[in-house]
Amino acid sequence: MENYSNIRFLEPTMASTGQLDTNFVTMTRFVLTEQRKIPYATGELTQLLNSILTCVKAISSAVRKAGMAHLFGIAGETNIQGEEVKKLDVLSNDLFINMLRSSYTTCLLISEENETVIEVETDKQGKYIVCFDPLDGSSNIDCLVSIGSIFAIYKKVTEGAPTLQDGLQKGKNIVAAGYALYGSATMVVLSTGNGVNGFMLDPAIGEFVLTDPDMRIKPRGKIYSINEGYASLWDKTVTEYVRRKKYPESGKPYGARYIGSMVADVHRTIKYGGIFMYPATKDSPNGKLRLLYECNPMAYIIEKAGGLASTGKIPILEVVPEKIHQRVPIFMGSKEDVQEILDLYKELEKQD
Ligand SMILES: O=P(O)(O)OC[C@H]1O[C@](O)(COP(=O)(O)O)[C@@H](O)[C@@H]1O
Ligand SMILES: [Mg+2]
Ligand SMILES: [Mg+2]
Repeated sequence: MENYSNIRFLEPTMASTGQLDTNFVTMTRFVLTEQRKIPYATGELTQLLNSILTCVKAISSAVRKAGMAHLFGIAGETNIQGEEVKKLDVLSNDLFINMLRSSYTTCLLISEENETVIEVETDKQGKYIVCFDPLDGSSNIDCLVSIGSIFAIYKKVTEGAPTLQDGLQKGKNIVAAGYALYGSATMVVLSTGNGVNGFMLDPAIGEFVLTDPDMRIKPRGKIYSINEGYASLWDKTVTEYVRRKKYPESGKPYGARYIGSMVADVHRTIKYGGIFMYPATKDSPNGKLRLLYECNPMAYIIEKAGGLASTGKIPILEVVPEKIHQRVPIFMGSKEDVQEILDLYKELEKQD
């Protein structure tokens, strides 16, 4: 990694003196530097990531105004001016599709919001496939709780026109993945395979600036995160694991946190450590979260930050996708916390 130690990371433009820092690291600068290390790199990935950043900036701006839109007419309905207010998730999806299509770097797009794959027009095709959840945590929009966007980028593997096979690759083939979090600030967390880095949107200059270089997840945390409302539907391993977190034989119990936006729950897990779970339940044997555009990209980031991500049986990144909207159970976070539930699965299985 380039040595950025002489560069101030926080508040690039708004240093206490009010002076402009003239050497801050934008995400584009960072990615370009990374790309220069790869022989024969064409710059296409930088171009693709730049188009994703454009989407994120536009969504961030829409999210910040969503409270206002609410005053003038609930999203999806008609406002007092008689204009239709586009729902934030529809708007985010349109942005992703339009920006990625016109980036000349992609050939196939898979979105949570589209039933089938989207093939980019032949004259605009490039070598990348992007799987994305344009707006994650959409049930949190109206109450102004943090939401996000998630993406995973793959290279085309077949010759000629893109096929479904190009879109159904294992997570371990990911070339780059990341997420945007629209929280008290807007942040993009990205890995292009070599560590994980966080970039905060500086509204003063409209740029993503490196604020969290080389993010690492603690080996063990003190927080578990799961929707406890479904406790009666869990299997016995999850039930026993959560019981042990609440009533430990020694030491302090874990704290519980659950936002209900995967991006926000996983971001907290990366920053503070611990475990995030969305397990299988009696009525959803594969859990709720989707493999291609929720679990794989987040698992890739977690693993590149030194954590673990598993279905309970195999690593998320080893799951062979069979369909684009496939769901998988997920346990992800600090290595020791995730390993503990994986060991418990094995132990309780033996007893059966
Ligand atoms: O309400 P539940 O069942 O706990 O589900 C919460 C999960 O659902 C999701 O909101 C699904 O994402 P979408 O908003 O993209 O559909 C995740 O972000 C979150 O982890
Ligand atoms: Mg989602
Ligand atoms: Mg979504």
